[in-house]
Amino acid sequence: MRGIGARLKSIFSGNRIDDETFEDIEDLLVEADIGAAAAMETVDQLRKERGVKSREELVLILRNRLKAYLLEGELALEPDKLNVVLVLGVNGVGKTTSIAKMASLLHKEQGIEPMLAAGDTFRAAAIDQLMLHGERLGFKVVHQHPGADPGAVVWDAIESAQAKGCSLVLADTAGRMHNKQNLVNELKKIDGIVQKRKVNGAYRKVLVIDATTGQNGLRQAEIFHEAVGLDGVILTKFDSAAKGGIILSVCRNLKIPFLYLCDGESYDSIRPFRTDEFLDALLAEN
Ligand SMILES: Nc1nc2c(ncn2[C@@H]2O[C@H](COP(=O)(O)OP(=O)(O)OP(=O)(O)O)[C@@H](O)[C@H]2O)c(=O)[nH]1
Repeated sequence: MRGIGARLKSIFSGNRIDDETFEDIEDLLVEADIGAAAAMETVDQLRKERGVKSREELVLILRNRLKAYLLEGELALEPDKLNVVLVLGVNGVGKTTSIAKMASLLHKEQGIEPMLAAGDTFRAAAIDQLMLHGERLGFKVVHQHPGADPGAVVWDAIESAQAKGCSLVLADTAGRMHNKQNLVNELKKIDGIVQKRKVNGAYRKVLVIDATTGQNGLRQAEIFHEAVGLDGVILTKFDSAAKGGIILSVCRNLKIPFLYLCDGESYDSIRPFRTDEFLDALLAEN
């Protein structure tokens, strides 16, 4: 991702701060996907700042304003218990890849042997893809045939994890159905099944958003949050030209924390979301 710092610098050329400066900052923030409402709110706050003399001072105030929106979270799994993470998101955002990355990271950093559940039974290719990741990483994948009941797959995975003393089930889900209502109903059903199992560890519902989809990501988050209630978000394709302002938009509007940033296709291109690192990248002058 390329930061907005160079554009910010050019807005301030001459070091004069006037109405036009604020309008330009607002446009820049909207272009960076932070959303029109958040951009307007931020710039309104900037306008109220008295006695700002330099560009550096204004950028610092802007950074602090943006930081106030951001929420940084953890999966916070419970050790030695059975935890379930349901991974949600529309088609193609990078759900399956993110599951593999998370599995690999949690294994490396916390010694967890996750069990993967191929809950996207809507697409045969999604099952194959998860099985391939499982094979490459050496993790067991619970799966059924395409078209099988995803709730049954997740149920089996929990059962199998309990039997093997495994502490984490990472479950894939479908991102597309015949229509939105079908998808929402299906997700509610899977959620109900996990709730019914009453696992003794944490149960987290995590949404994957693709940075390149811009403000559409906020709409996706609203739909999934309303359907099952989200605990956190993973942003993928941060290696694209997208500025990732969608993070600010989702945090501000839905108060859901971001957990991870993904920036590539390899298993190790995932890292915990950190507000300062994100703001450094967003405001970078490169
Ligand atoms: N550059 C880049 N590509 C990514 C990233 N995450 C995923 N991808 C790619 O995005 C494409 C879609 O990823 P999938 O994991 O198949 O997405 P999905 O959400 O599971 O999609 P479906 O299986 O179609 O539902 C793949 O080509 C991934 O390699 C990322 O952080 N950066």
